[in-house]
Amino acid sequence: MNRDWIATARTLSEALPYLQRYSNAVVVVKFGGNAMGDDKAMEEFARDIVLMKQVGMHPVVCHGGGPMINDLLGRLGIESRFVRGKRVTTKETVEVVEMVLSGLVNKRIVQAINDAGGRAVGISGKDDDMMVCEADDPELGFVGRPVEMNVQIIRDLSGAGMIPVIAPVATGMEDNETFNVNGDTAAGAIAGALQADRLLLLTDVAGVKNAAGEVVTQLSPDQARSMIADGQISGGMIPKTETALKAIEEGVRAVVILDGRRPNACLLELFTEDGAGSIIRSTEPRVKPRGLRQGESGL
Ligand SMILES: Nc1ncnc2c1ncn2[C@@H]1O[C@H](COP(=O)(O)OP(=O)(O)O)[C@@H](O)[C@H]1O
Ligand SMILES: CC(=O)N[C@@H](CCC(=O)OP(=O)(O)O)C(=O)O
Repeated sequence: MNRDWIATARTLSEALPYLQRYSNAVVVVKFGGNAMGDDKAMEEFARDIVLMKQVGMHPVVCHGGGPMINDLLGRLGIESRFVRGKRVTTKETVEVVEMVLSGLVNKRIVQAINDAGGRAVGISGKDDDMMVCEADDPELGFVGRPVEMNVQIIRDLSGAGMIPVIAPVATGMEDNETFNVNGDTAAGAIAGALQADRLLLLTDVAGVKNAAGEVVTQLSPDQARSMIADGQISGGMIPKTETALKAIEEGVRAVVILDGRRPNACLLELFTEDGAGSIIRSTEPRVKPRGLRQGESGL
């Protein structure tokens, strides 16, 4: 027998406890623009998501697309400016943000998942008023902070065998404004509202690094907070870590920040003993155990 096949069979066998553990688990995956890479990387990501669905999990994809927005804004002669990792968004910018995220990026991911044999449906926070926002900070303009979540549409799509793919664009509470929501913030709010078992934040670094540049594989919320306070965590990693902390407070079991450019990043995290990246989870004992046992519905 060919050695490769023996290795494949062993890998599948070793994955059994994880497949059982995650049966019915709700896993929100944030696919950052920097993690997207080329068509091959997109294809691999899509295969991971379809495999997760195939083995009985409920993957929900929420994506970013910052570099793609920068690109189109640049071509239109509009400068990109960020404050604490979030884009300063004018009325003019928000139109471009919606075109890029709800159009180009969302449909690219939907198409990749469908090509891999899944049934992806692309929506944004606007659909069914799933995510309603208010202005996050006057300095940022049309950047939204989710204040009301109606995630039944996600449950309905997922329960019917589909894979929701969500663009982080949302409606405002007043005047029907359009808000640009940071992709991490949106994914965290969705994971919190779904009481997800895992939130995976896919980015372009191996995980949260300390001052020496080493990846910290396990972080408590207190450690993460002090790394933001002392500047070890900066830029785009700030909204990511803040999202993780908030999601855990809202009841998400664990949040993992990992390199989405690594082949099979999601599978490595979910189905191997060592996992991947940095895992942040509460040190508090859970009030009510929930979710991961076989036969129990995660939705
Ligand atoms: N402590 C840290 N550990 C890892 N990355 C960090 C840290 N502090 C800042 N960063 C930066 O955060 C970036 C990830 O954020 P961002 O570029 O917004 O990702 P994405 O587009 O995937 O959401 C990394 O590429 C890195 O430059
Ligand atoms: C408010 C805010 O910053 N919104 C982000 C939305 C896209 C995003 O989050 O993209 P990445 O995940 O690829 O960084 C932006 O305009 O770039």
